[in-house]
Amino acid sequence: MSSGKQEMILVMDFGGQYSQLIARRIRECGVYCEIVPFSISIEKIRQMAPKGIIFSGGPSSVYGEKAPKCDPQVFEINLPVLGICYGMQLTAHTLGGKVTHADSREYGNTKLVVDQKTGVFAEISGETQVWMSHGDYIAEAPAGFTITAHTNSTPVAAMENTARGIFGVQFHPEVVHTPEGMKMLKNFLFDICGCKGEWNMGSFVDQAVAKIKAQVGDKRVLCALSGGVDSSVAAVLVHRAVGDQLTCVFVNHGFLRKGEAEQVVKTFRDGFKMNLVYADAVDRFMNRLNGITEPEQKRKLIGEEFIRVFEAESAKLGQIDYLVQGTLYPDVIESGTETAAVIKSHHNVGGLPEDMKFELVEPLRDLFKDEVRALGKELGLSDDIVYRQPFPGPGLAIRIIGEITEERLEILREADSIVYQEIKKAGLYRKIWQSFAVLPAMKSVGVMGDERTYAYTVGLRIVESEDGMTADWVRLPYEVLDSISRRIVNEVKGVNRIVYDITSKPPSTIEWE
Ligand SMILES: Nc1ncnc2c1ncn2[C@@H]1O[C@H](COP(=O)(O)OP(=O)(O)OP(=O)(O)O)[C@@H](O)[C@H]1O
Ligand SMILES: O=c1[nH]c(=O)c2[nH+]cn([C@@H]3O[C@H](COP(=O)(O)O)[C@@H](O)[C@H]3O)c2[nH]1
Ligand SMILES: NC(=O)CC[C@H](N)C(=O)O
Ligand SMILES: [Mg+2]
Repeated sequence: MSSGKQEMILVMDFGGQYSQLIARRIRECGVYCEIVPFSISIEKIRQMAPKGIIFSGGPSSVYGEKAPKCDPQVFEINLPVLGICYGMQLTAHTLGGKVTHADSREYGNTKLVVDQKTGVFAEISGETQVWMSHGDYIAEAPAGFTITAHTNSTPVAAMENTARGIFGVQFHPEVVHTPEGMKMLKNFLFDICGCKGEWNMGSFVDQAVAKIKAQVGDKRVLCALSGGVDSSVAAVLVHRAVGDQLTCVFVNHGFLRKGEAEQVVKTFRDGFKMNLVYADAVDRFMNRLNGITEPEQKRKLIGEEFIRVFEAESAKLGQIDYLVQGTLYPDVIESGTETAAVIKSHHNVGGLPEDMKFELVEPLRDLFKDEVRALGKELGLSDDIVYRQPFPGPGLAIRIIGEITEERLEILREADSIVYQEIKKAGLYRKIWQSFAVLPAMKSVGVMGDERTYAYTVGLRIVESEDGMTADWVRLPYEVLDSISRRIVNEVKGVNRIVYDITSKPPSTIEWE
């Protein structure tokens, strides 16, 4: 994506949980950023011509046998380097310092004492809170380095060699729990690397369009369009790049919300004037999921069935080789990577069948939801689309615990529609990340009109979040909870009890399956 001319920072990935978060913070500072594997060659770095390099954290220990190590020449090419956590330990190890295992791990909020307010610490408080997550520590900094900060248990919590432009911090400046972290990153970007910070979403559009053109040339492209934020933004971006070579396919798998199919078709066919195919696959999906109760199996079957529908539509259109998806970074990391664990297989990543022939076009794969929303605004999408709450591709199928039946779908669809209406009415829709109903598919006893009932329980899941990676339940006003509860029990036949989910993510997840 790099043009070579614009200012850019490289994040070298050593397998850290927060590598993307580092990249995202840098973009927030107005500097373009790319993540590259730690094994990148010096020649490739020279070609990319970054203004500086950041080493991410990582689960390994530098003295371990299989520890990921970059080419040590990286310290000799006159580029500023900032090592974070493992990245700093590797810097110390490579340049002759000493890294050893600590007796006690340092984890979470920690008080940092800044010994020298230079380099990344320019204008930082003398004592500042930072987020730590390490079991190794630097016992001796390499020759030529100054120790710039320490904590109670870490003697070298930060170090620098200003003459060589090499800096290291043991803590994580990229997480929100390090309140002055952004200031430190800015010090590195602007004062040390000399960046100007002129990158913005407009520049992202230009780069993404160029990249899509280079990937697909004059070939035709299919876009998996759900009408949600991500695929809408992806579709508009690809449309900008290749115009009428693009055909969007919207799949009705039968697990959509009330009125959703009609609304998506209306918005995109009439409003956007895009080629849109409406694929009615309700029977296919219902047949495929008949009797399936295990959540990962549901997700994988749905992921596969989506691709089969796209293949069938592509064949009708005369064979298309490229498939656009609105995949975001959290979909990728939660589906599991070489270094990260599988949390759940998102249908569009971990749920893809192995024999899929499409080449994927995923322009949003490195971004987080709020960045995609900013991009959507940049592309001129309406607020109705940009601020739509996320809706998972597998839809209501993963909000019915256990077997999916017509009856359960109908109950959930009606209940969910009431949640939507009441949240809208209370003026809360946009303030909330997601608000929806789930059907745990358990029944309990009630009494209605002096008669015994034995009917379903509906769960309410209403959460706030910045990027879907972590979330907390919303302290909804009692009156709103009350009207949702009353309306569902009164209006949806087969329900006699409402419960409110009051767990955060982690330890729960947002969806129930
Ligand atoms: N019903 C559908 N028809 C076609 N493609 C779909 C459908 N549902 C999901 N997809 C594809 O799967 C991708 C991932 O779904 P996901 O729900 O994460 O994104 P989205 O629907 O675009 O945005 P949002 O997160 O706001 O709902 C979508 O970007 C889209 O490419
Ligand atoms: O397109 C999707 N395909 C999926 O398989 C999927 N699973 C979860 N989600 C959405 O991702 C966010 C995080 O959800 P969880 O906390 O349940 O993992 C929430 O916003 C979820 O709605 C999905 N989206
Ligand atoms: N978060 C990290 O980068 C950890 C680095 C190293 N594995 C340690 O435990 O010290
Ligand atoms: Mg969606």
